Amino acid sequence: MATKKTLYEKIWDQHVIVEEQGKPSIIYIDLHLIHEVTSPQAFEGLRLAGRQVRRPDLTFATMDHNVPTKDRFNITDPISKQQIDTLTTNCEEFGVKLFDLNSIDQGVVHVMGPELGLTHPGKTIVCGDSHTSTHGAFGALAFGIGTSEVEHVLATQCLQQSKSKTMEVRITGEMNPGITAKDIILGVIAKYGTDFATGYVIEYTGKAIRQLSMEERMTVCNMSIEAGARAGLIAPDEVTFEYLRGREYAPQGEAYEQAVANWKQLVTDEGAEYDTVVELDASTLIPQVTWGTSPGMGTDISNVVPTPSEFPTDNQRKAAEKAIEYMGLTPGTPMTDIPVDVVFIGSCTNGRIEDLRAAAQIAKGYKVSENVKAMVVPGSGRVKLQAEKEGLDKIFTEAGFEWRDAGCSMCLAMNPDYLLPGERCASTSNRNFEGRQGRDGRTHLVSPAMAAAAAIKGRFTDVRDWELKA
Ligand SMILES: CC(C)[C@H](C(=O)O)[C@@H](O)C(=O)O
Ligand code: SF4
Repeated sequence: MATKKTLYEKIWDQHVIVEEQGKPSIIYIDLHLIHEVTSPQAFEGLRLAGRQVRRPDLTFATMDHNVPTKDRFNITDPISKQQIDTLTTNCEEFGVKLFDLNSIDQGVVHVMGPELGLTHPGKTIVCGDSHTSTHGAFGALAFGIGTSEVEHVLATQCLQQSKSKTMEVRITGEMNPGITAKDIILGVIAKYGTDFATGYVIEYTGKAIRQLSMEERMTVCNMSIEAGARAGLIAPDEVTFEYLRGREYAPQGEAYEQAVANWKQLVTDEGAEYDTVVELDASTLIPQVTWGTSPGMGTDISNVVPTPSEFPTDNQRKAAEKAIEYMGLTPGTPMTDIPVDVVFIGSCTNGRIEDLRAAAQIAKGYKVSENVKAMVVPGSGRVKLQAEKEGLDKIFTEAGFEWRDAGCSMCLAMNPDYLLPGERCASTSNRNFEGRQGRDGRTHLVSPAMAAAAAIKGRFTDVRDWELKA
């Protein structure tokens, strides 16, 4: 009988070109996504070596990090402008398809790829960006690479890579109303820490995962990297196949049916063993909010800011003390008493249409607190268009949210959207490190519904108690 394999091992085996004991392997890359921040030196390297892009047909580019989301063609920062212009020139020169600021498909690279149907089960996908793990939601082996690796993939369509260990993150039970995919992943990281998956590729399994939509699965896989994992995977199923059906770059007609038949093989075999297994019961989850400066420093909305002395290890006590000081919080304060100045709804974690629908549902008929500056930034031009078709933009603007263009925006302070020193933000993004959203800015990670509710109340609030207006 054939050996039983995990999903990761199956994809790995299908892509290994050279495998030698004690050395990294060489694997084939099916899809290479590119953005303006990590590609300029890679293209420059090709140019200096007189090389071409090996497979321009497997390479797709967009601009996201530096794009202003208000007045997008007016890029005043010289470095941002240079990165954007350089990407345009490089894509022209090397024949790479670019979704630029004139394209409806421009957007955060990890929103764009799946939306266009470029992301398929079983593919190996790389991008010079850590949140490439997002694409694992389709059962693709997707991970971030560095700029020199971007150059290597451009030149050869291959990558040196060591095989990872496998970890099953089993999400049992069912989520209660008001709980979202963001709460699952924040809950996992709060429980197990930001490095429990270092050296592993995670496969998320269990009933709660099976019940998620594709967009929710992307939210979970997106933050795998915040648990230290190389990548996160979810085995494809009918939800995946339905999502991909008819998308521009998905196989069409007969080829689609054939692809689905192949994709159905992409599951972990019954009896295959993971190197490690961890579990979380989704039915125990409560809306999550981070209080500190790492995604693992999170807690239930019904809880209080922790007291550092209560942490078990010296390192944790010190880290908590430092984080609480940076965040300007006081131990014992109920999370629902923390006021916010800014609300950011967007990013590759939560900038898709379902996220905007969830936020709009909360915001409908309410007004943003007068002390809060709130913005909604669609993950892509297509998300924006769809939201406008559904009238979500009206709900947001009537409530007092700003309605922006697609880009990374306030997820990271690389464009005109950033926090001022001391400002406190409820953010649907994935990182809350010191200075992440602006120097001395304070970030609390939450779900889109929780962010919208915070915008209206002017402080964190439990969405489970929210009164929806028709
Ligand atoms: C700028 C880019 C390289 C970076 C990443 O790799 O993740 C960014 O997207 C981020 O989220 O911090
Ligand atoms: S939205 Fe944020 S996390 Fe995602 S790619 Fe952009 S900067 Fe990185």
